[in-house]
Amino acid sequence: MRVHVADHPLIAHKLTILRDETTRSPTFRLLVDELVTLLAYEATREVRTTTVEITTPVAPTTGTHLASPQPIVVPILRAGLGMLDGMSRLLPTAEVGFLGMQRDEQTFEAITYAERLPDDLSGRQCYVLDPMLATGHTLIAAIEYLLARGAVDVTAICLLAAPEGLRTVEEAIGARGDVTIVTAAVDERLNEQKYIVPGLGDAGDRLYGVVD
Ligand SMILES: O=P(O)(O)OC[C@H]1O[C@H](OP(=O)(O)OP(=O)(O)O)[C@H](O)[C@@H]1O
Ligand SMILES: O=c1cc[nH]c(=O)[nH]1
Ligand SMILES: [Mg+2]
Repeated sequence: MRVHVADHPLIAHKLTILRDETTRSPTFRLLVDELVTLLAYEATREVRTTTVEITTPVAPTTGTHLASPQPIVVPILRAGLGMLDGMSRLLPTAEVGFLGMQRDEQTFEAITYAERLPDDLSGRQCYVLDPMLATGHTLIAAIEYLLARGAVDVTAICLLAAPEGLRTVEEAIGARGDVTIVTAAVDERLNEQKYIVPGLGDAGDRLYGVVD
């Protein structure tokens, strides 16, 4: 498993405003959208391409197109949905599949409550979107789901990751799949409620409001 921490002053600036508890939902959504586009630039470095022959107004030349089949982008509901527009802007021809997952706040296990993805992901590159990698249980469940359907490589784009969660994902997935995690920062630790410290709180609530 590879972990890439995107180290860029614009990412650090936007992330700091995102973390601030006084930042309200409209600004929070805008910043998530901007951050995912910056992270996606890094995360798609190894997207599969093919060469094509085209003619410019001046001369024939060889260029690059995304290879078929196109990658699949998988936002994990609810909070990952806030990252979809920013990702789609960069990869407008990618297919989109959905995984609805919620962390049980007593056991910290991931519960899958919805899925809408092609059954056969053989040979497909998958980009999972979820802003928070805390215990790692949600991401493990998502990666296992995609690998079981034949995905060849999975790149997860997270805004924040906890060191404990990264270790847990590494232990669970190991060499079973080609997995990359791209994140804007690896924070200090998890607290007793398994929230990322310093983190940004509950990403879903900050994007969309508190639900019971
Ligand atoms: O690494 P983990 O410990 O599994 O936690 C991370 C998960 O928790 C949050 O989702 P949440 O369960 O709050 O659902 P929501 O997006 O609907 O708010 C977050 O968006 C991740 O999916
Ligand atoms: O810090 C955390 C941990 C899990 N889910 C969140 O939204 N935030
Ligand atoms: Mg939540």
